[in-house]
Amino acid sequence: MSGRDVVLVGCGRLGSAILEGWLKTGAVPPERLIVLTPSPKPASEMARASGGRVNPPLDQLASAGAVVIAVKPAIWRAALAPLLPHLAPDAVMVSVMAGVSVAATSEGSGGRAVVRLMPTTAVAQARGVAALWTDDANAAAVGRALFAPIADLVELADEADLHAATAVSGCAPAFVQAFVLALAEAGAAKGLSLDASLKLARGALRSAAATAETGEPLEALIDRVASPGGVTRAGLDAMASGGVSDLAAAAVEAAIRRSREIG
Ligand SMILES: NC(=O)C1=CN([C@@H]2O[C@H](COP(=O)(O)OP(=O)(O)OC[C@H]3O[C@@H](n4cnc5c(N)ncnc54)[C@H](OP(=O)(O)O)[C@@H]3O)[C@@H](O)[C@H]2O)C=CC1
Ligand SMILES: O=C(O)[C@@H]1CCC=N1
Repeated sequence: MSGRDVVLVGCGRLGSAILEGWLKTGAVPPERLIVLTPSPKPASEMARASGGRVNPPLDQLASAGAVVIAVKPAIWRAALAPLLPHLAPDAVMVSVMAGVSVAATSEGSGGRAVVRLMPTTAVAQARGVAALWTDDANAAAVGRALFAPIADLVELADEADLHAATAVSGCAPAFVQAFVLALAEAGAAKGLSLDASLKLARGALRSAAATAETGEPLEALIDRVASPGGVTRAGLDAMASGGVSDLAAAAVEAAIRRSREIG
């Protein structure tokens, strides 16, 4: 893939985040970037200003070594169809779509090799995490080259694991943020102004993320905050008896079910 162009199909929430990450890190030099987007987006305009091509004539796709599919699972076939006649037979399809299998993606892209990734939108800050699966060694190398600079990669042993990986990575920032919002609202219900409570809760989220980045086990991090017999332990016990594990399991189960339906 070295030296070949990279096509990004879709510049929505995740496509823009990927593009921002590449521009920030230089993982894909702007002059090698081709962005296909029905409407201009801040990230696509940033790519254009840096020398990337936005919606160029489709014959420019001939030199692409990779095509990142970042559109909704419901429309990917229609989005890809007009591009296929212009792509080299060895262009690797890089799918970040939830639910859509390698076999279906390959079948819908003229039998080309496919790698699937499930990233978080923190790829924009080059601090994402992404699960990766493929059955093709060259496609794996392409997926790593594009995403290792913007995310920690977790390579899965089995494609079926991508459903659970989607729940625990792609979706999970929203699950964590929903919990933090609920904490802030609970603080406000106990007399804090909502502004103050939100600021404290967001700071707690940032603090949790910063300590988690040390790589220490989560149990050790929890123990460092929770003094025996102290205030945190009382809250953690209330969370356990309120079913926090069941709640997490329900969120993961529902996300897996939806991911399977989409596929
Ligand atoms: N959001 C997330 O956190 C994550 C998303 N994903 C996956 O990423 C994919 C995109 O999701 P998300 O970014 O949230 O969705 P968005 O709806 O935000 O983005 C999809 C984009 O596709 C564009 N689009 C529509 N038709 C075409 C076309 N023919 N050619 C090029 N672009 C087109 C739309 O353009 P326009 O805006 O101009 O209509 C839109 O901006 C999904 O498959 C999802 O499963 C995976 C992990 C995380
Ligand atoms: O909600 C979704 O369908 C996508 C997939 C993972 C995160 N966002």
